[in-house]
Formats: sequence, structure tokens, C-alpha cells
Amino acid sequence: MTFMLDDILRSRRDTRHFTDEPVPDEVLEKALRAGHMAPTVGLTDATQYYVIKNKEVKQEIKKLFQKYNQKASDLIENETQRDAYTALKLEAIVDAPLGLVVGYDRSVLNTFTIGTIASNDTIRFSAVCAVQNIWLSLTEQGYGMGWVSILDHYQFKKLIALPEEVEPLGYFCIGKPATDYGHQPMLQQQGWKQKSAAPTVTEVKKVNRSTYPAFEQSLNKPIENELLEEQIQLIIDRKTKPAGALGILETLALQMGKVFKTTSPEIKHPHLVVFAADHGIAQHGVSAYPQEVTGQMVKNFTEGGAAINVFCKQHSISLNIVDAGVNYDFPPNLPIINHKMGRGTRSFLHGPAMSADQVQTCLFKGSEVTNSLFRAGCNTIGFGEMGISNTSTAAVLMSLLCKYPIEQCTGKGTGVAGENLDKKLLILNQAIQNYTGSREPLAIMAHFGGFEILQIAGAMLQAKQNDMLLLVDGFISTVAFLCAYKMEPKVKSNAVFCHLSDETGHRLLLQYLDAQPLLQLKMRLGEGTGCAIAYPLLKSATSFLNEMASFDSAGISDKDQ
Ligand SMILES: Cc1cc2ncn([C@H]3O[C@H](COP(=O)(O)O)[C@@H](O)[C@H]3O)c2cc1C
Ligand SMILES: O=C(O)c1cccnc1
Repeated sequence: MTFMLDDILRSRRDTRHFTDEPVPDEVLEKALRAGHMAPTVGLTDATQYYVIKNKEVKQEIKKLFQKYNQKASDLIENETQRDAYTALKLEAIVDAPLGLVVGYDRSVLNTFTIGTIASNDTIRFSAVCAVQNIWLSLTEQGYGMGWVSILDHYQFKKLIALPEEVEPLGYFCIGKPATDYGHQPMLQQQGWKQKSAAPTVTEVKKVNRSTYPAFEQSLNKPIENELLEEQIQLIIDRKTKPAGALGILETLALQMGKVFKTTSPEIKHPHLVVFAADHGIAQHGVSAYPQEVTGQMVKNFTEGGAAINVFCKQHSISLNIVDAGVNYDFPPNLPIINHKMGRGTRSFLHGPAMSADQVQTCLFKGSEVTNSLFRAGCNTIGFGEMGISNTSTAAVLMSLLCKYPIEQCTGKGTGVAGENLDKKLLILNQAIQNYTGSREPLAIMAHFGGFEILQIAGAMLQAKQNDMLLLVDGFISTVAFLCAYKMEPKVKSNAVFCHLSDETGHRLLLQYLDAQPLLQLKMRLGEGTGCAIAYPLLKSATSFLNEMASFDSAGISDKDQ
């Protein structure tokens, strides 16, 4: 028995060369039964199969392949490598007698499902297990299969009319193999790549007790150039203008020089990151909008339709969206960074919104976002948020972290007014009274939460560590900053407060932080819009510093004394 399985495992090939011989129904049925025997997480049974025999359908799918394959080959700069790539036969969509699509139904995640809490990827993994079983069964029966994944996901789903909630893994070509590629993977036989001889195995011999690396290191950088500040100030003062005449732009230029550790600071690859998450407190009617709007707005961000999309586009700022914990499962191929901590926090009215561990994970995930942008050359990040009811979470955090009465921290958010605002205040007051836990900042953050608020805090702390400029938006973004500041006050030297929001509490919070906002436009939107709108001011600051003539270079007389 063992030998037979081993033989099947060895001879299974990703096959793209088939004979015309049809695949008998019994062969396919047996293979699909094998697929159905595969394990599925929490016994979700979410794997779905679609059989394709129709020639026209196959031809249309092949066209999708060709379009994407062209895209792939265009990405290869080296001509020899590109020629080698185009010579490979990577599909057999029309020539294989049978087509199969294996997918999984995301809607199972709408009810409690064992094994999907840490990561909802597990339903996808279950479908992959089924694919492998099918592959082995076909091999055992003398047939072969080829996995085609070079397809435009959206178009592919549309073409075969898959329901919105079903995600395909790919298109599978099935038939009698015309070759076994000399008992080796096709890509190896064609000289594209060599498979390693043995699996990579590492034994983990001890428990790693350290916390997340980002927060272990001290923010005390040993070598600060003490002369740098003086040098930048001197350059600013020698520009052809009366001393101090560029006002706040001068302050900004000096700050940017100090943050980037140079006398000629420049913004490189600016990004705006919107962190989105849901809040359990929403169930008590503290927002003017229903919770679904968070997920709907995330989709809107990916489609370019939100305010932040427009302003980022206007100023050529790259926009990233992070799902920090939205109560909706987005299709995996959307351009969203998946840092989901859960489907929203719990309500903090009667118990904790999240756990202390989750705070640490949020900080870490936030730091990862900053680090990946940093590695790609970015030195400036604006921080935005989206999360229905997050003005409530932010108000309570501000009240407890700054020790201000909740009335002074609570505003209308999305437009909660009159009686509803009284009700919002009542609920927040009640939540504060119900809280009997520690007054330590981290304990307060865990109890009241905000997956997006704490991921932003972690991302900001990391930006400080990487000598990056961090742009703070309105009320919620500033509360996220407050969380970071409570952990490490030095983070403030890298922060630019972009806008005074019209949300009650923001003015007081900025006073608490002794921070001067650049703009006051009566906006109260969030999403990072204040950062994007203030961005040209930062550009003006670096432009005057780097490009203006000095009294010396222009030969202009300075004032007498
Ligand atoms: C369509 C829409 C787009 C938004 N973009 C930002 N927010 C803002 O409003 C929410 C906070 O207000 P509250 O605490 O009252 O729910 C957050 O999602 C915030 O980003 C929006 C809100 C809505 C309705
Ligand atoms: O200032 C903000 O960040 C804000 C205010 C209201 C609603 N959403 C965000």
C-alpha cells in the first residue's frame, strides 16, 4: 500500500500536454469523490466544483489566459528569459478534453465556523486539499491535470457566472497525459527551474520569549547630530526673505530636516494608509450610519470612489487600505492588506472590546505595514481610518487617557445630533462607569479597543523608529497618535498634525498634546483626508528649503543687524 501511494505521489505531474482521448464520466466522478474526501476546516464543506466541456466556454477562458499571460511576459525585462517564458506551454484549456473549476464558498464565514477565527484562509486551504486529492486520484487512474492560475479573477468569475461569494482557485485542465516530461516537473524538464532535492526542514528547539521586535529596541538613537538643527536653521535664515517670514513652513522644514536627518529633506514615495475596522459599540446605535457602511466604504476605497481616493490622486500620493478587522469578508484578490483581527471588536459597554494580546498583535501588524512601505523607499505616511462608531471608541480613549470628562470628548461623528447625541453620551458614560479595570494606558486600550486605532498606533511608532514623517489626520487619527504617544512620547517629533477636525474633542486633544494643526477647514470626515489636503504644504516646506536662493548666492544684502 505504502509503495503504491508513493508511486502515485512521484508520478503526479502538473500536465499541459494531453491526448484527444475523452475522460470517461466514471473517472471524473471517482476523482471528485476523492476531492470530497479531503478535510475541510470545521467541516465547512465549502468547496464547490464546476465541470466545463463546452468548447466556446473553454475558448473564452483561453482568451483570458492569453491576456494575462501577455501581461506576465511583459513584466520580464530580460529578453532571453522572456523568450524562454513565452516558449513554455502553460495551459491546455481548449486541447484538454475536460475543464474543472474548483472554488470555495466564502458565505460559510457568515456563521460561526470552527477553525476560521485566526485566519479565514483556512476555507481556501480546504479547497486546495481537495485539489490535491483529485490530482492524486486522476494520476492513479492514468489521467493528468494542469492548474491554470494565470487568469483575471474578476473576468473569470463573470465568464462562468460564479456567484459573488464563490472564489475560484483556478481552471484545471484534465485529460490523458501525452507525456510524463521524463518523470520530472515540466518546468524542470524545460530547463526553467530545478526542484530542490529535499524538503527544507528546521527544528524549533526552544520557546522564543521575546515580544515583537519592533518594540523591543529603544527609540533612543545613540547618535543624534547635534549640529544638524543649527545647520538647518541657519540655511532657513539665510534664504532671501525676512527672518521667520515663511512662518509655519519654516517650522515644518526644520522638523522634516531633523526627522530625515539631512539639511535637504525630501518626501519620498508618500503613502496614505487607511486602516479600517468595526466596533462592537455600533450595536447600541451610537452612529448615524449602520455598521455595514465600513465594509462598503472599504470596497469604495478599492474602486477609487471615496474622498480620500480623489485627494490622493490629486497629489500623487499612493493609497493603501488595511482591513484591520472589518465585519465583512472581502474577496481575497481585492487590493486590501489583510491584517484582520476579527470581524469587529466586541461592545465595550459591558465587557472588554479586545484582549491585551490583541493590542500587541495590532501594534505589530501596524508596524509591519510601515516597514513594508519603508522597505519600498517610502519616508512619509499619512494615517487615515474608517470604522463606523469609531468616534465613540476614540472619545472614550481620549477621556480615559487624558482624564477629561467624556462630554468634552464626544461629538456628532457621522452626524449624531439632538436626542441621539444625548443617547451616545449616555452609553459612553455608562461604559466608563462599568469599567473597573486598571488605569494603565495599555489596559484602557485593550478594554475599549479599536483594531484600526491600535494598528495605526503601532504603525506610527514604527514610523518614528524608521525616521519617517508621520501625518496625523483628524480626531480618530489623533486618538491613535495619543495611544502611540502614551507608549512612547518621542513619537511626537516625527508627527505633523495636518488638520483641526470639527469633531468635538479634537481641539482639546491637540491642546493636550501641545500640537499645532496646519489647517482648519471644518472637515470632519477622517479617512486621512486632512493629511492628503495638507500634503502640498509639506512639499512647499521642502521646496523653499531646497530651492530658494540665499542672501549669499543671490548677492542680496541682509538686514543690518
Ligand atoms: C459614508 C461614510 C464615509 C466615511 N468616511 C469616513 N467616515 C468617518 O465616520 C465614521 C465615524 O463616525 P461615527 O462614530 O459617527 O460612526 C468613521 O468611519 C470615520 O472614518 C465615514 C462615515 C460614513 C457614513
Ligand atoms: O475627525 C475625524 O477623524 C472624524 C470625525 C468625524 C467622523 N469621522 C472622523
